[in-house]
Amino acid sequence: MTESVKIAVLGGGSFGTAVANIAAENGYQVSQWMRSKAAVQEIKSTRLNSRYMPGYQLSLNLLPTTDLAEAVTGASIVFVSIPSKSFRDVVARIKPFTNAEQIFVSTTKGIEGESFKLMSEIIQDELSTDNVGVLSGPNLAKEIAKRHLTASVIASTNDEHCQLVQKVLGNDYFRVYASNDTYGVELGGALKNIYAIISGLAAALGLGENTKSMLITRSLAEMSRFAVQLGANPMTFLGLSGVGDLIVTCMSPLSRNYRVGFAIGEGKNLEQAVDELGEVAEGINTLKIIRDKSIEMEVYMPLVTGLYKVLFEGATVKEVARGLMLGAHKQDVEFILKDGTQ
Ligand SMILES: NC(=O)C1=CN([C@@H]2O[C@H](COP(=O)(O)OP(=O)(O)OC[C@H]3O[C@@H](n4cnc5c(N)ncnc54)[C@H](OP(=O)(O)O)[C@@H]3O)[C@@H](O)[C@H]2O)C=CC1
Ligand SMILES: O=C(CO)COP(=O)(O)O
Repeated sequence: MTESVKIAVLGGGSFGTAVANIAAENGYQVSQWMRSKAAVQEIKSTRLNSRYMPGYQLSLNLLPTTDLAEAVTGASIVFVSIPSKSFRDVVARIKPFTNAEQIFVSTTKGIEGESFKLMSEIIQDELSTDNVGVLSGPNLAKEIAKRHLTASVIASTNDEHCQLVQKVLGNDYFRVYASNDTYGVELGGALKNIYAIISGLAAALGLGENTKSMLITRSLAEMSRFAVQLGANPMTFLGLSGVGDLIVTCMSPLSRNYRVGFAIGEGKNLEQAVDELGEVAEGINTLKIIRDKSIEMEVYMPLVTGLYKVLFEGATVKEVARGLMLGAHKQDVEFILKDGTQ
């Protein structure tokens, strides 16, 4: 066992399990909290989490539990991998078991609707702590399970906290970079899910590689433009948690958001597409939130607006695509300008 550092992971889904197992394989004692007793039992007896990560053999250092107090008490780092809709609820419940030295790291790529808060801000609200970080990047859980070489970003304003997370998670297949732009890293992770839905839709419609490339590049322009208006550093969007995550999520059928878009492109309605998935696709909720926010902030986001029209207002992809292609002529790379309106 590596030192006596204890790690906690909240969430028994795909990414929570991937993060928990990386740290466990690195020799740390990892307490993974999940609400399903059956899943805890399965991991204890077979070392598998077959619903979310079939075939992924889990380290003996990973200790699953349904007891929040047991998971959180005494952990040096608490990773939170709970979908955004339930994130605040779960974080509020751990408060009695926390202490002032603990570091809390969100891995969740979503936004809270009514408050427009990111998950690290929810942790700050609920736990009254500044020991907060964000882990984000091109990190498909099922590829991590196969030990495909992967890189991620730990973002925090505290360099020592970044270094600790780099040490706990870094190994020969998982490399962790550090960033001080917590807001930009976290916002990028949430925004790219919207564009993955669009890319999945385009793929199902048989659109070509030129189209995919145009969509990804214009998505990067759009998400950077929005984030800069909110105070994020545009350079962050050229890193792993920005363009890196955008590329993987827009290109891979392993992405749940891409799969939702693909199913819609095949003619299914949104409800069918989400039901079939059986896992979280944060992009649907994020789309509604960002569409409203872009109107409020008067930020030009034609891809967000177009997808919203297709999913919620009955527009056809053809109509929306025609509008995008025939819009006023624009400059190419002015997307990071604060007043850019392309
Ligand atoms: N999967 C991936 O490749 C990556 C995912 N992420 C992000 O990580 C976050 C979590 O995703 P992921 O693990 O993949 O999601 P999954 O859909 O795979 O799993 C969600 C997990 O959260 C649990 N959960 C949901 N609601 C609650 C609740 N109210 N209380 C307790 N547990 C709850 C589920 O439990 P139950 O099974 O009991 O319903 C399940 O264990 C998302 O924001 C995602 O964007 C980030 C990087 C990569
Ligand atoms: O964030 C991810 C990869 O970095 C996973 O994306 P999905 O939630 O679309 O599966």
